[in-house]
Amino acid sequence: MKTILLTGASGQVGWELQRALAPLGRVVAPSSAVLNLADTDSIRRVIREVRPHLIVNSAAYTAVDRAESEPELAMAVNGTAPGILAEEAKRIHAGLVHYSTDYVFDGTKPGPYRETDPTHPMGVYGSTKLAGEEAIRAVGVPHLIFRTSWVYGVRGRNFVLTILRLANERHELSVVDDQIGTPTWSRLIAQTTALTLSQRDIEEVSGTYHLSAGGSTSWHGVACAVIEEYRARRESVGWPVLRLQPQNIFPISTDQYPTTAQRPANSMLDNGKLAKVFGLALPDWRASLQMALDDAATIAL
Ligand SMILES: NC(=O)C1=CN([C@@H]2O[C@H](COP(=O)(O)OP(=O)(O)OC[C@H]3O[C@@H](n4cnc5c(N)ncnc54)[C@H](OP(=O)(O)O)[C@@H]3O)[C@@H](O)[C@H]2O)C=CC1
Ligand SMILES: Cc1cn([C@H]2C[C@H](O)[C@@H](COP(=O)(O)OP(=O)(O)O[C@H]3O[C@@H](C)C(=O)[C@@H](O)[C@H]3O)O2)c(=O)[nH]c1=O
Repeated sequence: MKTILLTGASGQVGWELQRALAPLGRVVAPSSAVLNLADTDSIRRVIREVRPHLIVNSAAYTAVDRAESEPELAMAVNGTAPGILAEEAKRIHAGLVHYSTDYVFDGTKPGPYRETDPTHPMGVYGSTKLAGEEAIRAVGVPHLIFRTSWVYGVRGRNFVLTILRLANERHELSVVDDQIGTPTWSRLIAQTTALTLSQRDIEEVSGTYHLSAGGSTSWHGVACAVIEEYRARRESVGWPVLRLQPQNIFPISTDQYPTTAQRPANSMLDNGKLAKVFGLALPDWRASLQMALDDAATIAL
Protein backbone atom coordinates (compact mmCIF):
# COMPACT_ATOMS: atom_id res chain seq x y z
CA MET A 1 0.00 0.00 0.00
CA LYS A 2 1.23 3.49 -0.87
CA THR A 3 2.00 6.03 1.84
CA ILE A 4 0.86 9.61 1.25
CA LEU A 5 2.28 12.42 3.38
CA LEU A 6 -0.27 15.24 3.65
CA THR A 7 0.53 18.70 5.02
CA GLY A 8 -2.12 21.25 5.99
CA ALA A 9 -4.70 18.65 7.07
CA SER A 10 -6.36 21.16 9.42
CA GLY A 11 -6.91 23.61 6.54
CA GLN A 12 -9.86 23.87 4.15
CA VAL A 13 -8.36 21.83 1.31
CA GLY A 14 -6.31 19.52 3.54
CA TRP A 15 -9.36 18.58 5.59
CA GLU A 16 -11.12 17.36 2.46
CA LEU A 17 -7.97 15.72 1.12
CA GLN A 18 -7.74 13.42 4.14
CA ARG A 19 -10.96 11.76 3.00
CA ALA A 20 -10.47 12.08 -0.77
CA LEU A 21 -6.98 10.55 -0.72
CA ALA A 22 -7.83 7.67 1.64
CA PRO A 23 -8.73 5.22 -1.18
CA LEU A 24 -5.34 5.87 -2.79
CA GLY A 25 -3.17 4.91 0.18
CA ARG A 26 -2.32 5.32 3.84
CA VAL A 27 -2.54 9.04 4.58
CA VAL A 28 -0.06 10.34 7.17
CA ALA A 29 -1.04 13.88 8.18
CA PRO A 30 1.25 15.46 10.77
CA SER A 31 0.17 18.70 12.42
CA SER A 32 2.04 21.96 11.81
CA ALA A 33 3.69 21.48 15.22
CA VAL A 34 5.32 18.26 13.97
CA LEU A 35 5.96 19.22 10.34
CA ASN A 36 6.54 22.98 10.44
CA LEU A 37 7.06 24.37 6.94
CA ALA A 38 8.92 27.34 8.42
CA ASP A 39 11.52 24.93 9.80
CA THR A 40 13.58 23.20 7.10
CA ASP A 41 14.97 20.60 9.51
CA SER A 42 11.51 19.46 10.56
CA ILE A 43 10.49 19.05 6.90
CA ARG A 44 13.51 16.90 6.09
CA ARG A 45 13.23 14.88 9.32
CA VAL A 46 9.55 13.97 8.88
CA ILE A 47 9.93 13.02 5.21
CA ARG A 48 12.97 10.85 5.96
CA GLU A 49 11.02 9.10 8.75
CA VAL A 50 7.78 8.57 6.80
CA ARG A 51 9.38 7.85 3.39
CA PRO A 52 6.12 8.51 1.48
CA HIS A 53 5.45 7.52 -2.14
CA LEU A 54 3.63 10.82 -2.60
CA ILE A 55 3.72 14.18 -0.81
CA VAL A 56 0.62 16.38 -0.97
CA ASN A 57 1.31 19.89 0.26
CA SER A 58 -1.90 21.74 1.06
CA ALA A 59 -0.32 23.80 3.85
CA ALA A 60 0.35 27.46 3.20
CA TYR A 61 0.48 30.91 4.70
CA THR A 62 -2.87 32.20 3.40
CA ALA A 63 -3.44 35.50 5.25
CA VAL A 64 -3.25 37.83 2.23
CA ASP A 65 -3.21 41.16 4.10
CA ARG A 66 -1.09 39.97 7.05
CA ALA A 67 1.54 38.66 4.62
CA GLU A 68 2.39 42.27 3.76
CA SER A 69 3.80 42.73 7.29
CA GLU A 70 5.19 39.17 7.67
CA PRO A 71 6.99 38.66 4.36
CA GLU A 72 9.76 36.48 5.84
CA LEU A 73 7.37 33.97 7.39
CA ALA A 74 5.17 33.95 4.28
CA MET A 75 8.23 33.34 2.09
CA ALA A 76 9.55 30.57 4.35
CA VAL A 77 6.22 28.68 4.26
CA ASN A 78 5.06 29.44 0.71
CA GLY A 79 8.29 30.05 -1.16
CA THR A 80 11.12 28.08 0.45
CA ALA A 81 9.35 25.03 1.93
CA PRO A 82 7.92 23.77 -1.40
CA GLY A 83 11.48 23.60 -2.77
CA ILE A 84 12.62 21.56 0.26
CA LEU A 85 9.61 19.25 -0.14
CA ALA A 86 10.55 18.84 -3.80
CA GLU A 87 14.21 18.06 -3.00
CA GLU A 88 13.23 15.48 -0.40
CA ALA A 89 10.63 13.96 -2.73
CA LYS A 90 13.24 13.62 -5.44
CA ARG A 91 15.68 11.89 -3.05
CA ILE A 92 13.17 9.13 -2.30
CA HIS A 93 11.59 9.02 -5.81
CA ALA A 94 8.25 10.34 -4.56
CA GLY A 95 5.87 12.62 -6.46
CA LEU A 96 4.73 16.02 -5.17
CA VAL A 97 1.27 17.61 -5.36
CA HIS A 98 1.14 21.32 -4.51
CA TYR A 99 -1.44 24.13 -4.62
CA SER A 100 -1.05 27.66 -5.84
CA THR A 101 -3.27 30.64 -6.51
CA ASP A 102 -4.86 33.05 -8.97
CA TYR A 103 -3.02 35.78 -7.01
CA VAL A 104 0.17 34.96 -9.00
CA PHE A 105 -1.44 37.10 -11.75
CA ASP A 106 -1.99 40.87 -11.77
CA GLY A 107 -5.52 40.67 -13.18
CA THR A 108 -4.90 42.88 -16.21
CA LYS A 109 -5.69 40.16 -18.80
CA PRO A 110 -9.19 40.64 -20.25
CA GLY A 111 -10.12 36.91 -20.25
CA PRO A 112 -9.43 33.76 -18.19
CA TYR A 113 -5.76 33.06 -17.39
CA ARG A 114 -4.02 30.06 -18.93
CA GLU A 115 -1.07 28.24 -17.36
CA THR A 116 1.28 29.80 -19.93
CA ASP A 117 0.26 33.41 -19.26
CA PRO A 118 2.93 35.63 -17.69
CA THR A 119 2.74 35.89 -13.91
CA HIS A 120 3.01 39.19 -12.05
CA PRO A 121 1.84 39.03 -8.43
CA MET A 122 0.48 42.20 -6.83
CA GLY A 123 1.40 41.43 -3.21
CA VAL A 124 3.55 39.40 -0.83
CA TYR A 125 1.21 36.39 -0.68
CA GLY A 126 1.11 36.02 -4.47
CA SER A 127 4.88 36.58 -4.79
CA THR A 128 5.65 33.93 -2.20
CA LYS A 129 3.25 31.44 -3.82
CA LEU A 130 4.93 32.05 -7.18
CA ALA A 131 8.34 31.50 -5.57
CA GLY A 132 7.07 28.13 -4.27
CA GLU A 133 5.94 27.07 -7.74
CA GLU A 134 9.28 28.06 -9.24
CA ALA A 135 11.22 26.24 -6.53
CA ILE A 136 9.36 23.00 -7.30
CA ARG A 137 9.87 23.34 -11.05
CA ALA A 138 13.59 24.03 -10.52
CA VAL A 139 14.12 20.75 -8.63
CA GLY A 140 12.70 18.71 -11.49
CA VAL A 141 10.67 16.27 -9.40
CA PRO A 142 7.46 14.76 -10.89
CA HIS A 143 4.79 17.16 -9.68
CA LEU A 144 1.28 18.49 -10.05
CA ILE A 145 0.85 22.17 -9.19
CA PHE A 146 -2.83 23.06 -9.07
CA ARG A 147 -3.55 26.79 -9.18
CA THR A 148 -6.99 27.37 -7.71
CA SER A 149 -9.02 30.41 -6.62
CA TRP A 150 -11.33 31.88 -3.98
CA VAL A 151 -11.45 28.66 -1.92
CA TYR A 152 -14.29 28.13 0.54
CA GLY A 153 -15.81 25.37 2.60
CA VAL A 154 -18.09 25.19 5.60
CA ARG A 155 -15.13 25.13 8.00
CA GLY A 156 -12.05 27.28 8.26
CA ARG A 157 -11.45 30.89 7.29
CA ASN A 158 -12.98 31.96 4.00
CA PHE A 159 -15.09 34.65 2.33
CA VAL A 160 -18.33 32.61 2.38
CA LEU A 161 -18.21 32.11 6.16
CA THR A 162 -17.10 35.73 6.69
CA ILE A 163 -20.16 36.95 4.76
CA LEU A 164 -22.50 34.69 6.77
CA ARG A 165 -20.96 35.90 10.02
CA LEU A 166 -21.32 39.56 8.99
CA ALA A 167 -24.88 38.92 7.77
CA ASN A 168 -25.71 37.63 11.22
CA GLU A 169 -24.36 40.80 12.83
CA ARG A 170 -25.28 43.63 10.42
CA HIS A 171 -28.23 45.07 8.49
CA GLU A 172 -26.09 46.27 5.58
CA LEU A 173 -23.00 45.05 3.78
CA SER A 174 -20.84 46.63 1.06
CA VAL A 175 -18.85 44.28 -1.14
CA VAL A 176 -16.54 44.95 -4.09
CA ASP A 177 -17.99 44.16 -7.50
CA ASP A 178 -14.97 45.00 -9.68
CA GLN A 179 -12.83 41.95 -8.77
CA ILE A 180 -13.93 38.98 -10.87
CA GLY A 181 -13.08 35.35 -10.22
CA THR A 182 -14.43 31.92 -9.37
CA PRO A 183 -15.28 30.59 -5.91
CA THR A 184 -14.05 27.01 -5.63
CA TRP A 185 -15.28 24.51 -3.02
CA SER A 186 -12.46 22.86 -1.06
CA ARG A 187 -14.10 19.44 -1.60
CA LEU A 188 -14.09 19.94 -5.38
CA ILE A 189 -10.35 20.61 -5.24
CA ALA A 190 -9.69 17.53 -3.10
CA GLN A 191 -11.86 15.21 -5.18
CA THR A 192 -10.38 16.49 -8.44
CA THR A 193 -6.88 15.97 -7.04
CA ALA A 194 -7.73 12.37 -6.13
CA LEU A 195 -9.25 11.75 -9.58
CA THR A 196 -6.17 13.04 -11.39
CA LEU A 197 -3.90 10.88 -9.24
CA SER A 198 -6.01 7.77 -9.74
CA GLN A 199 -6.11 8.28 -13.53
CA ARG A 200 -2.52 8.93 -14.50
CA ASP A 201 1.05 8.48 -13.30
CA ILE A 202 2.36 11.77 -11.98
CA GLU A 203 5.55 11.34 -14.10
CA GLU A 204 3.47 11.36 -17.29
CA VAL A 205 1.42 14.44 -16.51
CA SER A 206 3.87 16.46 -14.42
CA GLY A 207 3.19 20.20 -14.68
CA THR A 208 1.02 23.15 -13.66
CA TYR A 209 -2.76 23.08 -14.02
CA HIS A 210 -5.53 25.58 -13.39
CA LEU A 211 -8.28 24.07 -11.24
CA SER A 212 -11.26 26.22 -10.37
CA ALA A 213 -15.02 25.74 -10.58
CA GLY A 214 -16.79 26.82 -13.78
CA GLY A 215 -18.13 30.31 -14.52
CA SER A 216 -17.24 33.54 -12.78
CA THR A 217 -18.65 36.32 -10.65
CA SER A 218 -17.53 39.21 -8.43
CA TRP A 219 -17.07 39.10 -4.67
CA HIS A 220 -20.38 40.99 -4.52
CA GLY A 221 -21.92 38.22 -6.64
CA VAL A 222 -20.58 35.60 -4.24
CA ALA A 223 -22.00 37.45 -1.23
CA CYS A 224 -25.47 37.72 -2.83
CA ALA A 225 -25.44 34.04 -3.84
CA VAL A 226 -24.39 32.92 -0.36
CA ILE A 227 -27.21 34.84 1.30
CA GLU A 228 -29.78 33.58 -1.25
CA GLU A 229 -28.70 29.94 -0.89
CA TYR A 230 -28.59 30.22 2.90
CA ARG A 231 -32.11 31.69 3.01
CA ALA A 232 -33.40 28.97 0.66
CA ARG A 233 -32.30 26.29 3.15
CA ARG A 234 -32.56 28.12 6.47
CA GLU A 235 -35.99 27.03 7.59
CA SER A 236 -35.78 23.36 6.65
CA VAL A 237 -32.31 22.96 8.19
CA GLY A 238 -33.04 25.07 11.25
CA TRP A 239 -30.34 27.68 10.78
CA PRO A 240 -30.83 31.07 12.49
CA VAL A 241 -32.52 34.04 10.77
CA LEU A 242 -29.95 36.52 9.42
CA ARG A 243 -30.18 40.25 10.15
CA LEU A 244 -29.10 41.12 6.64
CA GLN A 245 -31.73 41.28 3.87
CA PRO A 246 -30.43 40.45 0.35
CA GLN A 247 -31.36 43.93 -1.00
CA ASN A 248 -28.97 45.46 1.54
CA ILE A 249 -25.80 43.98 0.00
CA PHE A 250 -24.40 46.97 -1.86
CA PRO A 251 -21.89 46.79 -4.72
CA ILE A 252 -18.83 49.01 -4.27
CA SER A 253 -15.54 49.52 -6.10
CA THR A 254 -12.15 48.33 -4.86
CA ASP A 255 -11.23 51.97 -4.03
CA GLN A 256 -14.13 52.05 -1.58
CA TYR A 257 -12.81 49.00 0.33
CA PRO A 258 -9.12 49.70 0.99
CA THR A 259 -7.08 46.66 1.99
CA THR A 260 -3.40 46.28 2.92
CA ALA A 261 -2.66 44.01 -0.03
CA GLN A 262 -3.74 44.72 -3.58
CA ARG A 263 -5.81 42.01 -5.28
CA PRO A 264 -6.20 41.23 -8.99
CA ALA A 265 -9.26 42.69 -10.76
CA ASN A 266 -9.47 39.55 -12.91
CA SER A 267 -8.83 36.20 -11.22
CA MET A 268 -10.51 33.95 -13.78
CA LEU A 269 -8.62 30.72 -14.53
CA ASP A 270 -8.96 28.72 -17.74
CA ASN A 271 -9.38 25.00 -16.88
CA GLY A 272 -8.81 23.85 -20.48
CA LYS A 273 -5.56 22.01 -19.78
CA LEU A 274 -7.10 20.03 -16.91
CA ALA A 275 -10.04 19.12 -19.15
CA LYS A 276 -7.76 18.07 -22.01
CA VAL A 277 -5.23 16.01 -20.04
CA PHE A 278 -7.59 14.39 -17.53
CA GLY A 279 -10.97 14.65 -19.30
CA LEU A 280 -12.44 16.46 -16.29
CA ALA A 281 -15.11 19.15 -16.58
CA LEU A 282 -15.70 20.93 -13.28
CA PRO A 283 -19.17 22.09 -12.15
CA ASP A 284 -20.28 25.71 -12.20
CA TRP A 285 -19.38 27.65 -9.03
CA ARG A 286 -23.04 28.19 -8.12
CA ALA A 287 -23.88 24.46 -8.36
CA SER A 288 -20.86 23.73 -6.16
CA LEU A 289 -21.94 26.34 -3.61
CA GLN A 290 -25.37 24.72 -3.47
CA MET A 291 -23.78 21.31 -2.85
CA ALA A 292 -21.55 22.74 -0.12
CA LEU A 293 -24.53 24.26 1.70
CA ASP A 294 -26.67 21.14 1.17
CA ASP A 295 -23.92 19.18 2.86
CA ALA A 296 -23.61 21.53 5.83
CA ALA A 297 -25.68 20.29 8.75
CA THR A 298 -24.50 23.18 10.90
CA ILE A 299 -22.83 26.48 10.16
CA ALA A 300 -21.03 28.25 12.99
CA LEU A 301 -21.94 31.92 12.59
N1 LIG B 1 -7.87 29.95 0.68
C1 LIG B 1 -7.96 30.35 -0.60
O1 LIG B 1 -8.83 31.14 -0.96
C2 LIG B 1 -7.01 29.83 -1.62
C3 LIG B 1 -6.01 28.94 -1.30
N2 LIG B 1 -5.11 28.53 -2.26
C4 LIG B 1 -4.05 27.60 -1.91
O2 LIG B 1 -4.65 26.35 -1.60
C5 LIG B 1 -3.88 25.69 -0.59
C6 LIG B 1 -4.78 25.31 0.56
O3 LIG B 1 -5.32 26.50 1.14
P1 LIG B 1 -6.41 26.47 2.32
O4 LIG B 1 -6.84 25.08 2.54
O5 LIG B 1 -7.40 27.52 2.02
O6 LIG B 1 -5.52 26.96 3.54
P2 LIG B 1 -5.99 27.22 5.05
O7 LIG B 1 -5.61 28.62 5.38
O8 LIG B 1 -7.39 26.78 5.24
O9 LIG B 1 -5.07 26.21 5.87
C7 LIG B 1 -3.69 26.38 5.90
C8 LIG B 1 -3.06 25.12 6.42
O10 LIG B 1 -1.64 25.31 6.38
C9 LIG B 1 -1.12 24.97 7.64
N3 LIG B 1 0.07 25.74 7.92
C10 LIG B 1 0.20 27.07 8.01
N4 LIG B 1 1.46 27.40 8.36
C11 LIG B 1 2.15 26.22 8.47
C12 LIG B 1 3.48 25.88 8.80
N5 LIG B 1 4.38 26.81 9.10
N6 LIG B 1 3.82 24.58 8.82
C13 LIG B 1 2.92 23.61 8.53
N7 LIG B 1 1.64 23.87 8.23
C14 LIG B 1 1.25 25.17 8.19
C15 LIG B 1 -2.23 25.27 8.63
O11 LIG B 1 -1.99 24.54 9.82
P3 LIG B 1 -2.41 25.18 11.27
O12 LIG B 1 -3.90 25.22 11.25
O13 LIG B 1 -1.84 24.25 12.25
O14 LIG B 1 -1.78 26.54 11.28
C16 LIG B 1 -3.45 24.77 7.85
O15 LIG B 1 -3.57 23.39 7.99
C17 LIG B 1 -2.74 26.64 -0.24
O16 LIG B 1 -1.62 26.32 -1.01
C18 LIG B 1 -3.27 28.00 -0.68
O17 LIG B 1 -2.23 28.91 -0.99
C19 LIG B 1 -5.21 28.91 -3.57
C20 LIG B 1 -6.21 29.78 -3.95
C21 LIG B 1 -7.20 30.27 -3.02
C1 LIG C 1 -15.34 40.84 4.10
C2 LIG C 1 -15.42 41.77 2.93
C3 LIG C 1 -14.45 41.72 1.92
N1 LIG C 1 -14.54 42.56 0.86
C4 LIG C 1 -13.53 42.48 -0.21
C5 LIG C 1 -12.08 42.57 0.24
C6 LIG C 1 -11.35 41.88 -0.89
O1 LIG C 1 -11.12 42.80 -1.95
C7 LIG C 1 -12.34 40.82 -1.35
C8 LIG C 1 -11.99 39.41 -0.89
O2 LIG C 1 -12.01 39.33 0.50
P1 LIG C 1 -11.03 38.46 1.39
O3 LIG C 1 -9.96 39.35 1.91
O4 LIG C 1 -11.90 37.75 2.35
O5 LIG C 1 -10.43 37.39 0.40
P2 LIG C 1 -8.89 37.04 0.15
O6 LIG C 1 -8.24 36.72 1.43
O7 LIG C 1 -8.27 38.06 -0.72
O8 LIG C 1 -9.09 35.70 -0.69
C9 LIG C 1 -7.98 35.17 -1.33
O9 LIG C 1 -7.32 34.28 -0.44
C10 LIG C 1 -6.12 33.76 -0.96
C11 LIG C 1 -5.55 32.79 0.06
C12 LIG C 1 -6.20 33.25 -2.34
O10 LIG C 1 -5.35 32.47 -2.78
C13 LIG C 1 -7.20 33.87 -3.28
O11 LIG C 1 -7.61 32.98 -4.31
C14 LIG C 1 -8.41 34.44 -2.58
O12 LIG C 1 -9.33 33.45 -2.21
O13 LIG C 1 -13.62 41.22 -0.84
C15 LIG C 1 -15.58 43.48 0.74
O14 LIG C 1 -15.65 44.25 -0.25
N2 LIG C 1 -16.53 43.55 1.74
C16 LIG C 1 -16.48 42.73 2.82
O15 LIG C 1 -17.38 42.83 3.72
